[in-house]
Amino acid sequence: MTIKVETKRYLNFINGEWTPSVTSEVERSMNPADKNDVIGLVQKSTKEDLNNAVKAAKLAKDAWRKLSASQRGEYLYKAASILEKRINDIAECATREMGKTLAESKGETARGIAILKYYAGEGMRKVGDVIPSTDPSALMFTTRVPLGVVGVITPWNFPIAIPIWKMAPALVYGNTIVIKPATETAVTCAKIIECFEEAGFPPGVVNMLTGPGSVVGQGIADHEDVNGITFTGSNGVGKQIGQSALARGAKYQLEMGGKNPVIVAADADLQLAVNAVIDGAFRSTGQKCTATSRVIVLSDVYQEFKKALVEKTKEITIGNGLDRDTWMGPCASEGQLNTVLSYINKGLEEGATLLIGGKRAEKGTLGNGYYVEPTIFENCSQDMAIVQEEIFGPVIALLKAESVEEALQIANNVEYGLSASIFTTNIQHFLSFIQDMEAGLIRINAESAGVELQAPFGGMKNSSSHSREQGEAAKEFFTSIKTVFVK
Ligand SMILES: NC(=O)C1=CN([C@@H]2O[C@H](COP(=O)(O)OP(=O)(O)OC[C@H]3O[C@@H](n4cnc5c(N)ncnc54)[C@H](O)[C@@H]3O)[C@@H](O)[C@H]2O)C=CC1
Ligand SMILES: O=C(O)CCC(=O)C(=O)O
Repeated sequence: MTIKVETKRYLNFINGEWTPSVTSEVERSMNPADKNDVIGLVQKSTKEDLNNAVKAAKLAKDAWRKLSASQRGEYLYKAASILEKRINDIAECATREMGKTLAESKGETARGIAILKYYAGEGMRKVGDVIPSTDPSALMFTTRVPLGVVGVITPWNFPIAIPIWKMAPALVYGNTIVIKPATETAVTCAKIIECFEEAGFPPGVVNMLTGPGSVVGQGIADHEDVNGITFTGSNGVGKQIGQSALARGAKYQLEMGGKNPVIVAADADLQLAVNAVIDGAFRSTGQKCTATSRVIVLSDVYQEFKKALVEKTKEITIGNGLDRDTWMGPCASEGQLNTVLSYINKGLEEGATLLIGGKRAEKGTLGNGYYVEPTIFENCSQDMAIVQEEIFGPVIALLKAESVEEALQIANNVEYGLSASIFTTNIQHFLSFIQDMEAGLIRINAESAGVELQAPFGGMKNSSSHSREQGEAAKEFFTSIKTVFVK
């Protein structure tokens, strides 16, 4: 007898109800570690579904805005405590949907809980300033108001933290939201929204719908009743969203790519630098916008550093993120694997020397998934695609410099400016790095990835729309300032 196991269908969440798409069409969310594993069926929504979600958010916005911020914060505290109870289920789902290790997914869920609590507390903090007026009998101060309906468009690489770090501040500052997660991790998002549902948010305050980016995502960017859009993802899509928002006068915030450098100075603690480069470049299979992708090493220590880096890379165990011994999981999708392999080929064609890795990993059950070996190139020149373009995979380009000044010039010679690290024990080197490095996150003797929820996060140059997320910086995007003059 064969037992048929039905794949669970996940619905959209609109106006407080789990709702199928008007077309009833669904898409599959697949496990990149095992292409036979379907995690769930998610709605392939249309513009009509989006209109319903935006309508609900618009209807809910005035009542939500009129609550006190601390009352709104209470809902976030409740969502945090429900998420805390479901941490294992949600972390496991994230690992099955996008491949990162279970330890990383649990860490990310714990971070989501902390973000919810942080913004819940924000409901009790100040929103404005008293500014002296030139008129002695007047009182002048600033206050803040929400934008209204905020569209949230999120990627698959941090399927828990990114939706939460956008939704939590949007909500506590008084906006209602419509979120469209990446289809690759739509089930994880639905499980997060279940926590919000159980926390009792009024209908229409939180809405989620899944579907193609070109339909639902672009629809959010174009919708006249969406007052603000917050996006994380690729540069091409981000710029298109920015242009659509600008054309109709909506506020927007874009977090996009990185090509993050690590400089290893001659006076660095080399073991510390090797460990940080391994973590920064290969954790989450290199699929972080803050991942290390260029390592610029001073020539005096180049050979020693390279040897230690390659030796340490050999220790990496590749496998299913749910297995305890796995250090690095698969790429998040077949498309992502193909992108990484095509960049590796470009590196070879352009004349870089492959030191380790470079192939799809297919031994045994790995053949069922989208695994790639951790890869390091040397003899890279600055104009190569692997040195200039975001790969979003476990690939390092090693470059050599004769001085810290030259290393800085190389580090800045890309279109991106998200995150950058230097390993040095020399105070002058790190002071000039802080001054001269064109990046939104400057890290000294620490890996390039690693974001703290209470601090501003965002990039320079083509990495962002020059706005910042997280910490108090979120207030700048999710509210508008009103200057009040009273006489
Ligand atoms: N900065 C980051 O954290 C991320 C960067 N990326 C980069 O993007 C590359 C491609 O990954 P994708 O998942 O395809 O990223 P993407 O930028 O296509 O997707 C991100 C989000 O935008 C939505 N989207 C797609 N097309 C849209 C459109 N025309 N209008 C509005 N929304 C749209 C997607 O459905 C998803 O929710 C990666 O290789 C990586 O280089 C991807 C994910 C995150
Ligand atoms: O490094 C992190 O924790 C966040 C990185 C990020 O936002 C991203 O990769 O999209």
